Amino acid sequence: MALIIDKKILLPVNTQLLISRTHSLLQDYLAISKFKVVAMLVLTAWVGLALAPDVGRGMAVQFISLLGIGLLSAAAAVINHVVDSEIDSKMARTRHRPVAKGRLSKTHALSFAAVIGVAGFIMLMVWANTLTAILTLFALVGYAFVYTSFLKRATPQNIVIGGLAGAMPPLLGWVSETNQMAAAPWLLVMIIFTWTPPHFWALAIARKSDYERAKIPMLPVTHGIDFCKTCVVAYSVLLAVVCVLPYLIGMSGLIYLIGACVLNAVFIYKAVKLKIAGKDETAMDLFRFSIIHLMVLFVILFIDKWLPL
Ligand code: HEM
Ligand SMILES: CC(C)=CCC/C(C)=C/CC/C(C)=C/COP(=O)(O)OP(=O)(O)O
Repeated sequence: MALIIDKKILLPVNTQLLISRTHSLLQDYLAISKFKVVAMLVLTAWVGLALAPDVGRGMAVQFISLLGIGLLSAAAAVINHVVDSEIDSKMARTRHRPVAKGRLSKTHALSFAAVIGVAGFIMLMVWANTLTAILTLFALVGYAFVYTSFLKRATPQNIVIGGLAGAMPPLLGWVSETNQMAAAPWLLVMIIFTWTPPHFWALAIARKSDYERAKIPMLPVTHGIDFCKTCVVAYSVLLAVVCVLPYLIGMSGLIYLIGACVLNAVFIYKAVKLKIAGKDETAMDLFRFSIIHLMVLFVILFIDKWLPL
């Protein structure tokens, strides 16, 4: 029975223990699902869906389609935690992860991935269409198996090739509406595809010793930090060019163009600053900004659709 002292509810010790265990278990499951990354993937899928031609599907069905894409992305992230548990336990950034630490067994994690993955796939089959379900499954296999089990350990171009899986959500959102491929959503895929290398290499520069210890051939480890910084600058410039394409083909208007130019100017400035000044903190600053950049860019794409100039 609960006691009330000084307006505070005092629960029995057993109940308090149960609540705190449930809380940390929930946190562990959210962590292995890469909850924040998945939230961003769903945002980009939502914008792809919103920019697609209106086919009169209801909001509930659209919500379930996005949920399906989110659940399959989370399943991919959980499989990544299982496959990478040994690597994760060698790196300072990742060694406290639930599977690497042994707080969650691989069997539990894989069962969780299976449940949410199957649920997501069924949602897409029933409430979106088969094309979206199959494409999302390809993205899951691309990230969880091709990138994680093979590319990551094989080549410094790992994240360039593997980045395609994480770049797919705008196309998935669009196809969930139209049941058809189109050129326009591929431009949004290209934006994320070009954004991924500077996003990740900025972090890899700051965490080079981690990757060295885990013997993962990330670009700063195989080709040195200076070359990697040059690649970051080159990709930032390429990203700025790719970001103009939605305006040039008439998919987006002036609001988008201005927003994209400002965001990319800051991106290039921070990349050049990293190349010249080059402290770990400058690299982490670019990594954190890359996340804000992509989030704001996609929000602006959405605003531009409803407020065309
Ligand atoms: C192969 C492609 C990618 C690689 C290698 C990569 C790598 C990483 C890494 C290593 C982190 C740090 C995680 C941590 O601190 O534990 C991270 C964070 C993040 N990434 Fe990526 N990323 C990729 C693609 C993407 C994509 C496509 C998105 C979204 C569209 C994304 C969104 C984020 C976000 C939002 C965070 C911050 C997460 C947090 O604060 O917990 N990433 N990424
Ligand atoms: C269905 C679908 C759209 C799937 C895509 C799923 C997904 C979660 C993509 C994000 C890519 C990502 C966070 C890579 C980092 O992996 P890492 O192993 O290099 O980083 P880590 O060391 O932090 O685990």
